[in-house]
Amino acid sequence: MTDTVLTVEQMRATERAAMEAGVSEWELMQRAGEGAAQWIMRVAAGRPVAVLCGPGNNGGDGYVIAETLIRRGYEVQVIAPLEPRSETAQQARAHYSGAVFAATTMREPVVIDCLFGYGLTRKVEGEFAELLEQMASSHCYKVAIDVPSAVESDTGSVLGPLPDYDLTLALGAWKQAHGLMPAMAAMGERRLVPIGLDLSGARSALSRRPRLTPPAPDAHKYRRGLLAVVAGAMPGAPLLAAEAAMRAGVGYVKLLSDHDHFGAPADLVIEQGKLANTLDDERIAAVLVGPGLGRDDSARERLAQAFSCRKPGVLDADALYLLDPELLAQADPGTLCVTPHEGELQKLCEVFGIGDGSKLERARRLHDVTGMTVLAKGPDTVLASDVMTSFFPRGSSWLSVAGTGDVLAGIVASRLAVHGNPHRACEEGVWLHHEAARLASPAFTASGLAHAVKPAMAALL
Ligand SMILES: NC(=O)C1=CN([C@@H]2O[C@H](COP(=O)(O)OP(=O)(O)OC[C@H]3O[C@@H](n4cnc5c(N)ncnc54)[C@H](OP(=O)(O)O)[C@@H]3O)[C@@H](O)[C@H]2O)[C@@H](O)CC1
Ligand SMILES: [K+]
Repeated sequence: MTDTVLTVEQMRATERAAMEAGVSEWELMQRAGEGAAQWIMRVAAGRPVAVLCGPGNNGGDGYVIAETLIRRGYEVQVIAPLEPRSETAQQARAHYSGAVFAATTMREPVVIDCLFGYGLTRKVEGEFAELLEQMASSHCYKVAIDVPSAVESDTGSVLGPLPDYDLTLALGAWKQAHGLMPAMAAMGERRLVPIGLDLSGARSALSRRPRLTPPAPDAHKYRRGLLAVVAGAMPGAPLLAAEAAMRAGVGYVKLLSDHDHFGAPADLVIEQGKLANTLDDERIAAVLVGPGLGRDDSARERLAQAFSCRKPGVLDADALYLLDPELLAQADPGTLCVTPHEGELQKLCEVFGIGDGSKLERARRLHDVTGMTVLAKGPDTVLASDVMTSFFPRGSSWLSVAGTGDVLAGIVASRLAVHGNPHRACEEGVWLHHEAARLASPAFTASGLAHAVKPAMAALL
């Protein structure tokens, strides 16, 4: 799978398996270095190139890249503060026919960072840090090989100077850092250089832009999905979620609310009255509960009633503060999506006895412990389910405004009502949300975002 994401441990195991199957480390390095050089030649377009080489195999890739460029007639300078330590990198160094400088001022318009890859184990200091600082302050075109050298591959955390790269070339498979902040923000365009590894059986991937489908030829409003949005104490948030849901593919949205929604569109059906009665409708395909629900006893009662109809559901906002093992026991967790931001994720982790860890680790544990599909949203969104773990490209930073979470919940619930698949609904939800933000930017409000879900749908059809 070309979108596969591997941890360092999985990467090393996969490379070992390739070697046991008869492909040498040298051959893998050739494939990686030559593949990366193809991309570099496209962006360098004949201009001189500097390659920064570290002591490990990431540096080894650098020597292969440099030699490939020299053979294509490029003017190349390698800067390597230390001689290679690994055997394969030494072999690459020996095959490199150009000059190597221990330290020099880099004046080339294109600079390739091969100081450290997934073998980074500690803070980047001394001459390595100085080179990265020099690169950061230069106006050159910046390429990171595998990962930016100051980035820890499994966590995306930053252990030294981090230039703003134009291009990051992942080797063999994506690493978790390619989908995690703060690393992801500095990577520029991200591309994969395949090196022939067997990636079957992997359980994590970068999410691929989905292709949505129009309604079936024989569709009618119920077959396209009836979504019930359960409102509560506050009228605004569920209305916003319902407005987004109406534009994300579902055939019918009902807002179950006792408020007077004077500004609501005429095409949104609002039902007042006893929730148990309004939810007692076999045609309901999915339920959204949480935005504007409130956190008191009557909100808890409404959440319990939403569970009692045992339909696929999306829980967001206040529902995530109310949820506990006792309430969840009344639901079918395999059909539920939760869409927590960091604060809500922390609350859920406390209640379900999940200890500390990165956002990714906690999202996975929460899924393992509860069985729910967990969409941990934020600048780096991760999705944990029994299908796999998915990472996403970065969305617009304009999404950092009140109400965008309600819009996301509405979109995910709409998609869930359309097809009933929690993982797919969350993936489609994130892509539609990002696309809507792109179309509505800059400085949109949440209601502007909800309206932009319609052109976002058109873009993903
Ligand atoms: N294996 C394969 O088949 C293939 C692997 N490939 C490539 O290999 C890369 C991984 O290679 P790698 O494991 O050699 O690690 P790498 O990232 O080069 O660094 C390790 C070296 O750096 C050192 N070091 C670490 N941190 C440091 C610090 N802060 N400051 C100073 N030194 C530090 C560390 O020293 P040590 O910790 O041992 O003292 C060691 O010497 C991978 O990202 C990809 O590019 C491709 O060619 C495809 C085939
Ligand atoms: K690197």
